[in-house]
Amino acid sequence: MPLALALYQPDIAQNAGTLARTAACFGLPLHIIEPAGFPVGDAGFRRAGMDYLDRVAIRRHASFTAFEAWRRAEGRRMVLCTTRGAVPHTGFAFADNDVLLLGRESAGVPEEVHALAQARIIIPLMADARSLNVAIAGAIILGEALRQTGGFPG
Ligand SMILES: C[S@@+](CC[C@H](N)C(=O)[O-])C[C@H]1O[C@@H](n2cnc3c(N)ncnc32)[C@H](O)[C@@H]1O
Repeated sequence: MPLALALYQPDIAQNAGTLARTAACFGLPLHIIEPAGFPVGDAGFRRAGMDYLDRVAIRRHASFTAFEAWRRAEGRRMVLCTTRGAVPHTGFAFADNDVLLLGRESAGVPEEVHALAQARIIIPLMADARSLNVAIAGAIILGEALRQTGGFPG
């Protein structure tokens, strides 16, 4: 089972489209936890995702509860990528069936999601830097996870 990417109530269609393209390039599924801040078929989402959207398995979950039901049924760990993470991403041992959960641009994830995650990882930044763009954070963490699990194509 390959790694999976998940977006918690994404606000910005272009970021979600960029991550959908990234998932397509590595043959990974993308999960979107609703409500998103943009409609299905948003022009910005399609522009950023381009024709890669035809090649990625995108699953929309109506709520976090529905996402959790899917995740538990698949037996995947929820690895939360968060600016409040305790473990640096390079010091975490990824498994090839982890789902990497990214928070929403405006507010990350709520406390209960934080508490349910099996791991909370952070990309260490300069002390005065608040956070990375969500698509950049996703790419950095996905790169490390793919490297560790031998998941890069070919
Ligand atoms: C713009 S940030 C959210 C900022 C929000 N105010 C917060 O502190 O959670 C959007 C998402 O990108 C990811 N992210 C950004 N910077 C990160 C970092 N340094 N380490 C891990 N994840 C990061 C997280 O998933 C975060 O929820």
